[in-house]
Amino acid sequence: APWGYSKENGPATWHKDCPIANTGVRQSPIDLITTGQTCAKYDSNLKPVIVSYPAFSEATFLNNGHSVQFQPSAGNLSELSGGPLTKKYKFEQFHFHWGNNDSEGSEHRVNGKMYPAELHLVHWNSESPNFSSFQEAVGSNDPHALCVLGFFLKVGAENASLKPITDLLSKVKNAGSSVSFPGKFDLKAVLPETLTDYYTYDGSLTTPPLAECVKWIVFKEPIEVSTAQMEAFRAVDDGHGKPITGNYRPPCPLHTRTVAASFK
Ligand SMILES: NS(=O)(=O)c1nc2c(F)c(F)c(F)c(F)c2s1
Ligand SMILES: [Zn+2]
Repeated sequence: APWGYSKENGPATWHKDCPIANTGVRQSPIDLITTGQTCAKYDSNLKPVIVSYPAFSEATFLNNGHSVQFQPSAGNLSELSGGPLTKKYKFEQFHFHWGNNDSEGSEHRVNGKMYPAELHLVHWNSESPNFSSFQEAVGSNDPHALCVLGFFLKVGAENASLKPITDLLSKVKNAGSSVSFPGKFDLKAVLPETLTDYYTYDGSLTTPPLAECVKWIVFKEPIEVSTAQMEAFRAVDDGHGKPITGNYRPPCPLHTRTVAASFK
């Protein structure tokens, strides 16, 4: 049976098809601890993250049964650089993880605290000699083939920039359904202006194949969305006639990894 988030096919069962789930030493997500022994360490060399996201004009919005994902057509020129990165990365897709109530849903945690949801912006290293597409990057075994930007969502004011996305959720209620995104979408407007305060560490994809090829950058400042916008995620179906309930993986052991923080 394909993997999912229910008792029968959830994170505790993924090791059966994906042994790295239990044997990997750089798995994601993790609990971002800010005080004590294994806490995130301030690194003054960490620069602001730089994104160049021209408004997308052509994209597909898909419910794949375990998340909803926004994927622009191949021609998109959106790029990422700066922060802890030494190369330029190309934007691939963004998607979300959420819970069935406001006290759970994010994949990363901060001192054990979960946010109601987490937005992932997925990118791949476009300057590597070893691969020239996202799929090749995922399979490359390169420790930084991918870079995923994580943003926590918290409940507050309605997020006008994300409204075009949350308004579309009802159109992809059924698993496997997709719509072509109408008009332009300005992802830059969704993000905080300054991308200076973040945690960064070496990790993995948080869903099978759980490849350990991701440079993670998780921003400190959450993005606000309204209760109605959060509820819209909870009405998306998983393909078995039930809403996707809590499509988040629990935190994984840090092992010998350290987490760097770009802020004090
Ligand atoms: N949640 S995540 O770590 O950002 C993340 N996982 C995956 C994944 F497993 C895939 F197979 C894939 F094609 C992705 F684009 C992502 S993106
Ligand atoms: Zn994700």
